[in-house]
Amino acid sequence: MSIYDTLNKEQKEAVLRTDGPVLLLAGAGSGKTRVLTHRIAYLIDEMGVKPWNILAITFTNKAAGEMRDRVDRLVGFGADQVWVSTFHSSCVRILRRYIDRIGYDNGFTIYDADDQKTVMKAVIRRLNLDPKIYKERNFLSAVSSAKDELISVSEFERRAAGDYNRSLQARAYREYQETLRANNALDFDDIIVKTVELFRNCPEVLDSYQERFQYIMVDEYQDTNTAQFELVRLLAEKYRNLCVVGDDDQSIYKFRGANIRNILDFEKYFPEAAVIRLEQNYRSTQAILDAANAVIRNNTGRKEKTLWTGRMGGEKVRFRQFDSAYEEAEYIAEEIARKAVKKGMEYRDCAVLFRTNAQARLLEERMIMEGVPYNVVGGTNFYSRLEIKDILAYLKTVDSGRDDVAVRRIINVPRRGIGNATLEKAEEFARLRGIGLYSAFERVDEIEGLGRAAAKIRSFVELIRKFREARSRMTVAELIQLIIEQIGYEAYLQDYDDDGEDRIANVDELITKAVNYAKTHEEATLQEFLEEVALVADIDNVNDNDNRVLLMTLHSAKGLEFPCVYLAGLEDGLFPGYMAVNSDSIEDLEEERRLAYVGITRAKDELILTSARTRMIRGETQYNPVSRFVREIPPELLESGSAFGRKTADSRAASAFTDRRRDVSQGDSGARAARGSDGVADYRPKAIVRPKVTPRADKPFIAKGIGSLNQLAGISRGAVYKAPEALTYSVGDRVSHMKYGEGKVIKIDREERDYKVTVNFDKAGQKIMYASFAKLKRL
Ligand SMILES: Nc1ncnc2c1ncn2[C@@H]1O[C@H](COP(=O)(O)OP(=O)(O)OP(=O)(O)O)[C@@H](O)[C@H]1O
Ligand SMILES: [Mg+2]
Repeated sequence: MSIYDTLNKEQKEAVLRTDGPVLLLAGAGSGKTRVLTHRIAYLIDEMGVKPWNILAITFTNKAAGEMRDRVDRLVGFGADQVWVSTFHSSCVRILRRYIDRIGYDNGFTIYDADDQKTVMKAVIRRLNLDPKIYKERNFLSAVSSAKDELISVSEFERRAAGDYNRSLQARAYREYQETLRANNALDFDDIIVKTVELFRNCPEVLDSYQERFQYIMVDEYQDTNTAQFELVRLLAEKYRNLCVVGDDDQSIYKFRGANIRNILDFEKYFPEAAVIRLEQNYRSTQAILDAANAVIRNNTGRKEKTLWTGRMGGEKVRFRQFDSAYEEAEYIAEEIARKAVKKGMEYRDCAVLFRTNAQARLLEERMIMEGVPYNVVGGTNFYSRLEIKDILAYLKTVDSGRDDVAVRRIINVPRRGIGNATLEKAEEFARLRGIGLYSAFERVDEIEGLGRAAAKIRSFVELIRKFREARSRMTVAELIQLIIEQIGYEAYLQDYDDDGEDRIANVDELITKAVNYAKTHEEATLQEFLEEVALVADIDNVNDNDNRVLLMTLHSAKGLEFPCVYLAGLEDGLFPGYMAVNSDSIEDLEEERRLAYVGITRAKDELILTSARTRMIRGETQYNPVSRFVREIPPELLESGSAFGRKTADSRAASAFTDRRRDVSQGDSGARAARGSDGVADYRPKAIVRPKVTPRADKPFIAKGIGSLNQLAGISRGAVYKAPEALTYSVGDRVSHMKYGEGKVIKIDREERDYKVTVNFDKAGQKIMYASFAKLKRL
C-alpha cells in the first residue's frame, strides 16, 4: 500500500495535480495540511522534482517544524533540502543574500515589538508631539497596516494630504523608517515588504528565485495579507505551480491585515486554477463538529460548507459556568490533574485556550497548585523578558554594534553612571556624522563636553572590544557566560527585584538554548543565532517532547489539534470581546466568531467550554453574561451539569487563599466584590486559611514561563498597598473612563485600601471599580 492510498478522492486529486495553480478550500480538520505534506512527498518521490525546487510556507515555526517532520517521514531522501518555513524566515534568508541591492547592509538587525516602541517613542519626541496624546502604539499600528498593504512612505504621504491626523502619521512613518534605515534594521513587516521591493527592483534576483522555487505551497492561506500575497504571486508568476490551502471560516488575522480577498482574488490572478474542496473532517467527533457548525452558521456572507465526520457520536460538548474566574481556573486544573492521575491521560493531550493573554495567569496559578506541568504559549514570550533582552542586546552589540536600540539598552546595565545628558551628546554627535551610537562611543574623544563621563564610555567600549576578541575563540554559550561574569549580571539581577532567582534561571535557559543551537548547526555563528532568536514566534517555545498541558490564546492554536480542549472565559465582553460586542459593524463580531470556530475545531475527542459570572480586570469587577457563542449552540448539543458538586475541602481552602490574595492586591473585599450580588455563590471563605503553597510532592512539578512560585508570590509582593487618596469626584458627578466613556457616579464605598466606585455608564451600563485602577476623571 502506498502512502497515497490513505487519502480520500479529493485529497488525492489535490496531491496529484502538481502542475498549475490549485486552490484548496476546505473546513477545519479536513486534511489540508496533510495534503501539502503528501504533495511534497509525491513531487519528490514520484515526479522526480528536486527537493530544493520546492517551497512550502506555513504560518508559525512550529507548524513548519511539524510539516518538516511529516515530510521527513514520508520522503526517503532529500527532505531536508525542501524549504519548509514561514514567510518571515524565507524572506530573511533571501534578504541576507541580496538586501544590499536595495541599499541595506546584509548584516541587518531585526527589531521586535519592544524595539519598535522605543524607536517610535523617540520619533514622537523628535516631532515635538505630546506623548500623552500621541501614543506610539497608534502610530505603529498605522505604519504596520500601511506595510501590510505595501503602502510606501511617499504613497502614504500622498494619500494623507489634507487630513491632519493622517499627515501626522505620515510624518511619523517617515521618521520611523529613516531611523530603522540608519540603524540598518528591519521590523517584522519590513521583512516581507523589503523582499517584495527587492523582487520588484531586481528582476535578475526574482528570476533566480523563480527558477529555484518551481513548486510553491502555502498553508493557512486565508491569513496571508496583501504583501505576502504579492510575494507569492511574484515567485509563482513564471512556473505557476502554486498550491494554496485555506479555510475562509478560519480567517482570524484581519486586524493584522490578513486579507480574505486573497482567496477570492486567487482565481482572478490565476484564472486557470483548479479549485478543490474537501468535505470530510477526520479530526473531531460528530458532537464537536456539530457545535462548531452551529456557531459558524451565524456568520453572514460565508460560503456554506458541508463538513461531515466519520467519527459518529462522541462525548457531548460540556459547558460549565462558575461564579468567578478563580473557580473556573480551579475546575480546569483539578480536572486535568484528576484525568492524568486516574485515567492516565497525557498532559500533552490537553490544551486550555483563551481569548486574551491576561487570562493565563490565574490558570497558571491553579496548575501550579495542582502540580500540573504546563507551558504558556505567547504573552510571556521567553525572548521578551528583560533579562533575555539584556543579554541579547549585549550579543547584538558584540556582533555588529550597529543596533542603537540594543546599545542604548545596555549602556547602563549594570549601572555605569552614564547620564541622559551624556547620551544625548553622543547621539547628537552620531546623528551629525550619520554614524551609529556605538561608533560615536568609539570616537568618544571627539565628543565635546563629556567631562568625566568620557572615561565611563571608554571603559564600556573596552569591555565590548574584549568580548569581540573572545568571540572568535568561543561558542555562543561560552560568550554569554563570559558576558554574565564580566558585567556581574547575576548580582545585578539579584538587586533588580524580587524575581532575581527566576531571572537567572531564564538566563541559564538561554545558555542551554545556545548549547543546543550549536549542536544542531554545524557552523553556529553568533549572527545566525541572533537571527533565529529574532524570528521565533511565541509558539516556538513549546518543546513537543515535553509532556505538558499547553495554555495559549486562540490565535496561537491555529492549525493544531488536541484530544482534549478547554475553552475558557466564554463571556460576552471577553469573548466576543468588549469592542466587538459594542461595535456598530458586525465585522468584528464575525471575526471573533471565526476565532471561536477555530477554537472548537482544535478538539478531537473532548471539548469543555467554561465561563465565569464575575471576573476582575484591572481592578474592575466585570459581570458578564455567558458568551453568545455558547448560546448559539443548541442546548441539546450541550451537557451543562453542576460545577460545584465535587468541590473538596482542600480546594475550598485553596480558593480562599487565592481570593484573599487578590483582596490584598486589589483592595479590601475584592473577593466579595468579585463574587457579586447575584446570590449564586454556594460558599464563602469564612476563615481565611493560608495553605502552604508548595507543589504536591507526588506529582511532577514543572513550572515554566511566568508561573514559577517566586513570581506568583510576586503578585502580592509587587502589589501596591495604597492608602485611599482623596477623590476628585463624588456621588452624582459625571465622570469619564478611558474605555467605558462617560457615566454618572452612583455610589462610593470607602474601603481600607481603596474606594469602590459604582458608575452607571451611558453606553456600557453599570460597573463597580476600584478608584485607584479606574482613573475616573470628573467632567
Ligand atoms: N485521509 C485521511 N485519513 C486519515 N486521517 C486523516 C486523513 N486526512 C486527514 N487526516 C487526519 O485528520 C487530522 C486533521 O488533518 P489536518 O491537520 O491536515 O487538517 P487541516 O485541514 O489542515 O485542519 P486545520 O484547518 O485545522 O488546519 C490530522 O490528524 C490528519 O492526520
Ligand atoms: Mg492545517
